Amino acid sequence: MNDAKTQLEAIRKRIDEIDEELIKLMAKRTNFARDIAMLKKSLNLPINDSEREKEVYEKTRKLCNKYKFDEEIGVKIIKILIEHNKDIQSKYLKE
Ligand SMILES: O=C(O)C(=O)C[C@]1(C(=O)O)C=C[C@@H](O)C=C1
Repeated sequence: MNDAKTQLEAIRKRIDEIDEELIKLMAKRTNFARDIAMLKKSLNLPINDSEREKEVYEKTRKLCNKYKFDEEIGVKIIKILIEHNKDIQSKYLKE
């Protein structure tokens, strides 16, 4: 019993470490939003770039297959990050 408990605790510790890496990477990805907003403004480009989003989703699906991760879940997560990125960009440009 104690061995199973020890193993569960070890897995949870590893999950905690991975969750921290995930948050760190999502923050890194999101931190580009303001720079992108400024560059798009100087290039007179709209915040929304559907062609680029299509590329991102296609790349996401390929990576999900490569790493045997549920494609639909992967796309949902990336969609949240993209929408968040656009929110930050539009709020920044309104400042
Ligand atoms: O690459 C861009 O143009 C971005 O603004 C980044 C990003 C993304 O989060 O991947 C967000 C919004 C765009 O519609 C396309 C992609």
